[in-house]
Amino acid sequence: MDRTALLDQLRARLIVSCQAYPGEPMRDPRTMAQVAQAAVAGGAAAIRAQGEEDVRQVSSAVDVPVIGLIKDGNDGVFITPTLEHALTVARAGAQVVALDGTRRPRPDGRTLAETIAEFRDGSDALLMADCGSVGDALGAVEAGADLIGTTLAGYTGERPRTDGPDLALLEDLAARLDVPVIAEGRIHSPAQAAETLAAGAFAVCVGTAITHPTTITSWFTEALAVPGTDG
Ligand SMILES: CC(=O)N[C@H](C=O)[C@@H](O)[C@H](O)[C@H](O)COP(=O)(O)O
Repeated sequence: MDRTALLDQLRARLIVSCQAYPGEPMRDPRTMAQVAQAAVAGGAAAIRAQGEEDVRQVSSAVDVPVIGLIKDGNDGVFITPTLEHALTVARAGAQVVALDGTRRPRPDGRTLAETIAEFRDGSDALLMADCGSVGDALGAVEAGADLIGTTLAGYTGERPRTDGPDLALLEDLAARLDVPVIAEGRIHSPAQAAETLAAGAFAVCVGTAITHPTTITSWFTEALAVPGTDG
């Protein structure tokens, strides 16, 4: 699929991130592929999936574009941190590879620009730079990213961790950038998803609020907890 066709499929649409974390009951590529199918049945225009085997199985299970990533660790640069990870994700079938788009040093010593340039030699997949600030996004556009995500806003120390999506960042990015900006991170309701489009997002990616039952359940149990008791 070429870049224009892929972007046309995503414009103003919902991307659903299907991820289970290490040690969790749903941490199984087959399960994630089924969750992805269920999301597509509900209208998801693309799926975001984590892990080489998840990307492979989700790509075979759905007929919408897959945004793939590999998480390595859980702090610092951990979202598709190296060129090798990015190429692995592309080979597993992702049409878009999401990678860390911050200005922090990367574990393989390459800059983001070097990573993107070398990736282009080995793959036609698009690259989504997961950013945490305006500075990251400007750097990622300069480095050649096809898409910018607000994925890391609130997780790198440069932006506050807002309760909902970081709408101020989105508005700023939408006003400054020609590259499509995907709203991602802490979008917990349909109304918030719509707000991100109004703030200038090109498309919206929702994970936890659709595909992470443990967290969703905890929202309910916490709302039911009676103050001053332990239940
Ligand atoms: C910061 C980080 O590690 N974000 C990850 C990136 O792939 C995922 O854990 C998130 O679930 C995803 O970004 C979607 O966000 P939310 O689950 O808030 O809708």
